[in-house]
This record gives sequence, structure tokens and C-alpha cells, in this order.
Amino acid sequence: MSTLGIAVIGTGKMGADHVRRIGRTVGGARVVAVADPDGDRVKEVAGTLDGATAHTDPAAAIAAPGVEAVLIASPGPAHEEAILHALERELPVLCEKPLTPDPAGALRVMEAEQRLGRRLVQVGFMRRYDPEYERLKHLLDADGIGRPLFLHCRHRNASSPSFFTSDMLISDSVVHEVDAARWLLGQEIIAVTVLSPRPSAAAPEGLSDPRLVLLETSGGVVVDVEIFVNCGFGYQVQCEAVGEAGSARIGDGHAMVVQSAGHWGGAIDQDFTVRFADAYDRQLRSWVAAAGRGRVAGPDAWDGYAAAAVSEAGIAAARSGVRTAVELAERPPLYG
Ligand SMILES: NC(=O)c1ccc[n+]([C@@H]2O[C@H](COP(=O)([O-])OP(=O)(O)OC[C@H]3O[C@@H](n4cnc5c(N)ncnc54)[C@H](O)[C@@H]3O)[C@@H](O)[C@H]2O)c1
Ligand SMILES: O[C@H]1[C@H](O)[C@@H](O)[C@H](O)[C@@H](O)[C@H]1O
Repeated sequence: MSTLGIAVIGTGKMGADHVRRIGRTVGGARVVAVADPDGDRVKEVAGTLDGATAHTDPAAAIAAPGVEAVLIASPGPAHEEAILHALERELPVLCEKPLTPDPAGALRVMEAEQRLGRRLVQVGFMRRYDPEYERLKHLLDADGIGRPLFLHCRHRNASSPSFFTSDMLISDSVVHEVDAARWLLGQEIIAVTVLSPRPSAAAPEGLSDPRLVLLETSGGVVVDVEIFVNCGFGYQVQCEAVGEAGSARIGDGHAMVVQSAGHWGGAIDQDFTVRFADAYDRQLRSWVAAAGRGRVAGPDAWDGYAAAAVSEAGIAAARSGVRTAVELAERPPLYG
């Protein structure tokens, strides 16, 4: 079997994690080039690889010999440029979420794909590959709890990175719930309302954390998302679907409950790299298999665009305090 040569763009926390996964848990692929404007960082990551070239310019990594597919893990605002370089070379892409922070950038990515006449971009909405989310999706698809009415979601991070902004609570964090809700329900999000309580004392100065985000769907379902990125105690992603004939809940993380010395309890994951380890592996395996055939199989640029349009409405709603409608372009036939 031939191995797929991958360029990894951005070698920070997520990029380095993907590089490790490709080496250890994903067969049929190898990293042949890495890029990061931080020269020391990119050399350090390249040093863990056998024969990969290190670049400070993403375009040079994408054009490096042996590159057949591109994995983008740079910050959101840098995604569009790297995707367009990859599409110029007709290379399959796995781009970390968000596809782009704004819908205008996502539309340009879709235009480039439409010029090529095929989909080459997959967005890293890895929750679609999480076994618990998959089970919930199967239940809803099988009408297991009747017609859905609510999704109650909690998304908590132990702490936020230094570069995190109030807008990013929506465009970088809640974007996962936006995609999960669209996928679980098979409906678009049509309006967003954001409530911002008094910030937690643990939130960095100026960060509006936590927030409550209300999403309304085209099918009349209401999705509430508590986003709290400095909760202090760990990483939690929970979702309860309530339907006309029952409810189903995932993300309680009760893999093992210990009872000892007059107490009961278990551990809370501290990080997404632990909670979603399986999902990242399965996402990568699926992308590598499809990319080897020159295709993509998972969430596509339309999904990235729709999520960016909801983020834009959510950011406006948070600033105005007013329910804000989502403006969505017509879905091009390529994404039908
Ligand atoms: N799917 C998930 O659960 C998940 C988890 C964490 C991060 N992410 C996403 O992964 C991406 C990276 O996040 P991170 O946490 O690794 O951030 P990070 O800050 O740890 O790493 C980003 C890296 O990109 C580099 N970089 C900056 N500009 C660049 C450019 N123009 N081209 C290439 N590299 C550039 C930085 O020097 C840094 O090394 C973001 O899109 C983020 O939203 C996804
Ligand atoms: O970039 C990260 C990542 O997407 C995590 O999955 C999410 O929980 C964080 O809130 C976000 O900042």
C-alpha cells in the first residue's frame, strides 16, 4: 500500500498533536513537510519526523516534493490562504475548525472548489467522529426519542489560551455545537441570541466568559449552549436531546466510578486531546482513506460556511444583545 504524503501547516498544540497521530495511530500516511512561521517550533516538530522538510512559509510546504494532501492547523484567520494554495494544486485538505472565522472567507473557499468542480476540503468538526455523538445521531435518525424539541449543551474548558477573545467563545468554541446541532438534526440554524452574565472572576480581564448562546433551527428546535472556557475544573462537552417521546444525554464521562473511603466519583478529562482522542484518530483515518482516492468524505466547505455564518450572527447578537437572524447564501449544487 502506498503512503499518502501530508504537509502539516501550523505546528502548535493541535498541529503537533496531528503529527503525532499520523505517525502513531493512522496507517497509510506520513508527514513529509511541516510549516510554521515560528522557525524554532517548526524545526522542533520536524526533528521528531523521519525526513520531513521544515518551512516557515506555508506555501513552500504545500509545494514541497511528495506532498499529496494538506492538513491545516494554523489559527483560523490563516486558514483561507493555506486552503487556496492547496486547491491551486488540487490537493485534498483537512482544515481545523473554524474553516474561516468569517462567512466571506468560506464563500471564497467554496468558489475555488466550484471552479475545480469537486470537493477537496474537509473541516475538522471531529465531534462527528466521536462514538457518543455517533450514537446520539443514530438514535435521532431512528426516531428513538420522537421529534426533537431541544438540545441542551454544555461546553466547558478548564482555561482559555492567552490569545482567546470574547468573539472566539463563539467562533472557535460554540462553532462545534453549531456544527453538531446542524448534523444531529439535519437542519440549518436560522437565528442566534447571546446572553452574557457577569464574567467569572477566573476569566482574564476583558473576556466575556461564560455565555449562554441560544440557536433556533429551521425545523423549530431550540439549542441552548453554555460556553464557559475558564471553568477551572476540567474539559466537559455534554449534550442532551429532548424529544416528544424521550431524552438522551451524552458526555457525562462516567467511564469509571470509584466508591471508596465514604466517597464516590471519577476523574474529569482536562483537555480536548483526551476527551476527543478517538474522534481525532477516526477523523484522520477517514480523511486519509478518502484523500488517497482524491476525495473528501466528512464535513465539507458548505458545513464550514454555514457554521461561519452562524458565528457572524452570534458575534453580532452578543454585541447588540438582540436576537439576530443568520444570513445564508443559496447552497451550491456541488454541496447538495
Ligand atoms: N478540533 C479541535 O478540537 C481543536 C482543538 C484545538 C484547536 N483547534 C484548532 O486548531 C487550530 C490551531 O489551534 P492551536 O490550539 O493548535 O493553536 P496554537 O496557537 O497552539 O498553534 C497555532 C500554530 O500556528 C502557527 N501559525 C501562526 N500563523 C500561521 C500561519 N499563517 N501559517 C502557519 N502556521 C501559523 C503558530 O506559530 C502556532 O505554532 C485552530 O484553528 C483551532 O481552532 C481545534
Ligand atoms: O480550539 C478549541 C477546540 O476547538 C476545543 O475543542 C474547544 O473545546 C475549545 O473551546 C476551542 O478553543
